[in-house]
Amino acid sequence: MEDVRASCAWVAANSSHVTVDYSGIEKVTEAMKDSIPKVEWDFEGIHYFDNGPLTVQYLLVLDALNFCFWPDKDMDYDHLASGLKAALEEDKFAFDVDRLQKYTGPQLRKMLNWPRPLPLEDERVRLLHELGQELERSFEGRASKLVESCGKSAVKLVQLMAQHFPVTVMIFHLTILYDSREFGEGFRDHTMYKGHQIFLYKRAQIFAADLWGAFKGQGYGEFNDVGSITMFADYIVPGVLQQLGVLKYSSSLASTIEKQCEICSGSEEEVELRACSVHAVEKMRELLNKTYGKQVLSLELDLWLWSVGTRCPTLRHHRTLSIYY
Ligand SMILES: Nc1nc2c(c(CN[C@H]3C=C[C@H](O)[C@@H]3O)cn2[C@@H]2O[C@H](COP(=O)(O)O)[C@@H](O)[C@H]2O)c(=O)[nH]1
Repeated sequence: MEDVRASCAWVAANSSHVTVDYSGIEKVTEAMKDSIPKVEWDFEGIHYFDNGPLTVQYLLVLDALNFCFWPDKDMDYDHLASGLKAALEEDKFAFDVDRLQKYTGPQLRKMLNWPRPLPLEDERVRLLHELGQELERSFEGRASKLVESCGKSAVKLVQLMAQHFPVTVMIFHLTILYDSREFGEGFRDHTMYKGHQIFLYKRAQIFAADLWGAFKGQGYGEFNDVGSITMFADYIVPGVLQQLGVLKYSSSLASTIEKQCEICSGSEEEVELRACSVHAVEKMRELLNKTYGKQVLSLELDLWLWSVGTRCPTLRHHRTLSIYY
């Protein structure tokens, strides 16, 4: 995740539309110094948990689909988490890899008990198929095997996920030996910005954090380097950071968000919103540690900020059609 930290710091230093306001960070951390808000993982009580490998399978399916809810004003993350939980409680084979590879849009809708097409439904279906295919090919069909092969390192887990999803398929021809083809981008959440490659890895990192939270840092959730995980660059936390005065937007960006106009995936504005959020949370964490001697993880700050955002009905967030968040 050093690539995430370094590339997001580069964006913050070269940004045109979003500024990280260090005096805002000082104010927020000063207010937090005596008691850093702790938010329990699953504070909503919506996730499946049985303390075993099926929970790992559930979390991986969840995070494969954990993006872009806003196009349907009635849908949010809770529907996905609780819908998948209900599906698994009804049928414990629902996330077996052969099933994952066959789901259709209408079946996924039915599983989530959603009356109309899901936002980016085709992408969700494609990513589920990809997940099933690669789990079958490389991990004996089990997400727990993927986690076991990371040797208690969250960094390694994120690397493995970026390496394996999307699937690289070797296509054999009679005339040439083989041709290697990749489909989609899966968990490879990175982009180009002003000629630099920027890494964010939101869904892969959130999977590691979900394991850590669900298993309380034990068993499948034990990572020796959990502090390497950065915040998860989504569309809620940037809005919260802006409300707190930690991020400042240019007037044109502020008005685009206020008017709820869409922002293109990969545009300077979009990359800056995400990368400056990562950088700002890193600075908050550093300041809490250096100035006030408080040890806190970026993922803990993230969960607090995210829970604030989801409880704020007036929060205006940026709107980007994206499979990454
Ligand atoms: N930064 C950050 N972003 C997060 C989460 C989570 C859920 N984490 C769970 C893990 C344990 C907890 O108990 C949480 O339940 C979802 N998201 C993102 O939010 C957006 C959806 O928002 P809305 O449309 O309002 O539901 C979408 O981009 C989604 O990917 C998080 O923790 N941090």
